[in-house]
Amino acid sequence: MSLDHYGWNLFWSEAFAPHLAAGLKPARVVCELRRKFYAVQDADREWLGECRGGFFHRHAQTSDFPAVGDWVAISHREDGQRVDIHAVLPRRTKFSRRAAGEEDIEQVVAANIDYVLLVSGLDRNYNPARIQRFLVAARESGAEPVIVLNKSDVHPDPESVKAEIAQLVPSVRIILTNTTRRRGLGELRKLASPGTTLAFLGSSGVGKSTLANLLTQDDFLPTGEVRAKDSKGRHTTTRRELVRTPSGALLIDTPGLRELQLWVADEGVTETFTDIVNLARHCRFSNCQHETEPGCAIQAALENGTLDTERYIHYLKITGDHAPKPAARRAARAVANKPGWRKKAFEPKRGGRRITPDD
Ligand SMILES: Nc1nc2c(ncn2[C@@H]2O[C@H](COP(=O)(O)OP(=O)(O)OP(=O)(O)O)[C@@H](O)[C@H]2O)c(=O)[nH]1
Ligand SMILES: [Zn+2]
Repeated sequence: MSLDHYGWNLFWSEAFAPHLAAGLKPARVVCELRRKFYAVQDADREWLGECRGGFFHRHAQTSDFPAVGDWVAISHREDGQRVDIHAVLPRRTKFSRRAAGEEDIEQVVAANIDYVLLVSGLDRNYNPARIQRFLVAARESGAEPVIVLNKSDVHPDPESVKAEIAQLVPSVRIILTNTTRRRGLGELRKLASPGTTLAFLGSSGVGKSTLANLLTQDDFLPTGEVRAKDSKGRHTTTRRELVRTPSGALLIDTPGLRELQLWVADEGVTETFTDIVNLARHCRFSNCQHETEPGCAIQAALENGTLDTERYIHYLKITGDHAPKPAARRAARAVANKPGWRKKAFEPKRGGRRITPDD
C-alpha cells in the first residue's frame, strides 16, 4: 500500500518537506476517535494517533486540531503501536461548523475534499432554494460542488429540473441519477478517480448512502471496519470515516459533516453570486437598495432579462439582508412559505456507534 492510494501527491509531498527534514512521516486522518485521538493511515497500516506538544499551546484554536481527511506529520512511539501527531498540513479545502452560542469557535468536520456531491431527491424533497444553500456551503469549503439530482425515476420530467437548476447555477456540474435503475452512475464514477476525495451532502432520505454504496460496489458504510491495537494490546474496532472505493477514490463520511449546520458566510455568497455582486457595483448609489433608486443596475438587469428573477430571489433569501423590490419580495415570500425551506440540521446516521480507544 502506498500513500498515493490515500491521495498523496506532489502537492502534499512539497508541503511536507520541512516535516520530512525533521524526521517525521506523513499520514492521513481516517477517523476521529475522540478528542485529540485519531486513526491515521500511513504507507504501511492504520495507527492510533495522539496529538502532542504544540497542539495544546494555550492559544491553539479548535480548528488547528486534525480533522478527517487531513494530512498530518507523525512519529512512532517506542511501543510500536501508537503514533504521535505533531502537525497538520495546511488544508486545501475544509468544511467547518460553528456550534450555536459559540460563534467564534470554528470546528473543522472534514478536510481536503476535492468534490462535494450535493444530493437532492426529485421527490417531495426537491427544493431549488435548499440546493442553493448547500451550494453556498460547498463554495465556502473550497471543494468543487457537483449537484446530484437523485430519484429521477419518481419525477415526470427530470431533464426540465436539470435545466432549471442549470439556469440558477450556471457553471456547476449537474448529474441526474436513479439508483433503482442505475442511471447516471457512470458519470458519478468518473468523478471517483484514483486519489480523489469525495463527500456526499444532502438532507436525510435523498439517497446518499444508496449512492455511496453503489459507488463502492459493496456495503462498506455500515461494515467497513478495521482493527487497530491500542497501547494495552487490546483490539479496537474503528469505523472509518474516510474509505477507499474500488475505483481508488476516497470517500469521507463523518458525523460532523452530517450534523453540519448550514450557515451562510459572505465569501461563499460572493463566490456563488458573483454576477449579482458585480452588477450591484454598477448601481449609481453605493448604498443602493435595488428598489426604486435611479440608476440601479440590478433593477435594469431584472427588467431587461439579463438577471433571472428566480435567481435574484434566491440570492436575496440566502443573503437575507437586502430588501427586494415589492414584486420580487412577494414572490420571494411565496417561495419561502413553501414547506421544506427552513434550515435543517443533518441528522446523525442511525446506528453509527463510535468506538473510542478505551472501549
Ligand atoms: N425511487 C427511488 N428511491 C431511491 C433512490 N435512491 C435511494 N432511494 C430510496 O430512498 C431512501 C433513502 O435512501 P438513503 O440512501 O438511506 O438516503 P440518505 O440520504 O443516506 O438518508 P440518511 O441516511 O437519512 O441521511 C431509501 O429507501 C432508498 O431505497 C432512487 O434513485 N429512486
Ligand atoms: Zn441597485
